[in-house]
Amino acid sequence: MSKRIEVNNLDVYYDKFKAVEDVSMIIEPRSVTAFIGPSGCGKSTFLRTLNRMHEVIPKAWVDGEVLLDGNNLYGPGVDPVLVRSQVGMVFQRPNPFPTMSIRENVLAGITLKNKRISKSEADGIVEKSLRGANLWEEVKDRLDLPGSGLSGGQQQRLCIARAIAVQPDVLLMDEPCSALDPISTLAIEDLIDELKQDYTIVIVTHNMQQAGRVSDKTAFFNIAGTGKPGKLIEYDATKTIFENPSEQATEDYVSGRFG
Ligand SMILES: Nc1ncnc2c1ncn2[C@@H]1O[C@H](COP(=O)(O)OP(=O)(O)OP(=O)(O)O)[C@@H](O)[C@H]1O
Repeated sequence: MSKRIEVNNLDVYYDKFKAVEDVSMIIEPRSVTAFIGPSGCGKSTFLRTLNRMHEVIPKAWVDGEVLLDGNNLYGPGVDPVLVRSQVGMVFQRPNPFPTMSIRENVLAGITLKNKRISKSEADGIVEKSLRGANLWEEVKDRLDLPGSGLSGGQQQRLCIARAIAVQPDVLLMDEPCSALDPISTLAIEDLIDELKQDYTIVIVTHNMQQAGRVSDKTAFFNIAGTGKPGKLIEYDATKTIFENPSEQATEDYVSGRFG
């Protein structure tokens, strides 16, 4: 549970287009790291390379290394499906499987892996995951109703429950609150704060107040112009990035002067 991520000289391409250039960074376990930067600078692209999710996009490829507790995710013979169960992902729009019940949604990652489990084991996983996602009390009496019947914020917490049910080491979140109202957003932010006891968390956010509230460290990415690759400009403690950054571009961005 909760592993260290080390990225060494990572470039990300869509066919011949280099979208992200030469990123190196270390993300410590049991911490929250926020990725911020203007639209198109490659935050989501880079995030997806941390669990090989970019490989579902035709012609997307990487050059470089991503190590999880020292093991290269891109090493020969490493199974991307296994990588994605160690490094879970929560997306911008809550995406519970619409035809599945709340219970089936939580168990979806486990049943996809063809893992046979007993009814009582499944019940335990469902309760533990929903409790972990702060959703249990709200849904415990309707586990067999469709997940799509929940509110947006509840659906996002259901997706978090689904992600943690497979006991990952890392949770990647790509703008997990952008489709949510302020109350649901705060519920997810509180949850992120609790989850960091057990997981390494990386979150892409456009909301600087959110980065300030939830993250221990912040990475600022930027792009020099259209067609140019995104780059990691500065990576430091969140307080330093917001109050005393080293780079002028970071200061301009966090103070709202561009982006
Ligand atoms: N599937 C794709 N195929 C080709 N190019 C892509 C694809 N997805 C993203 N890109 C390009 O890669 C670059 C980085 O995009 P990305 O979505 O990672 O940026 P971002 O910083 O997450 O932006 P935003 O904040 O708007 O979500 C952009 O030039 C984008 O057009």
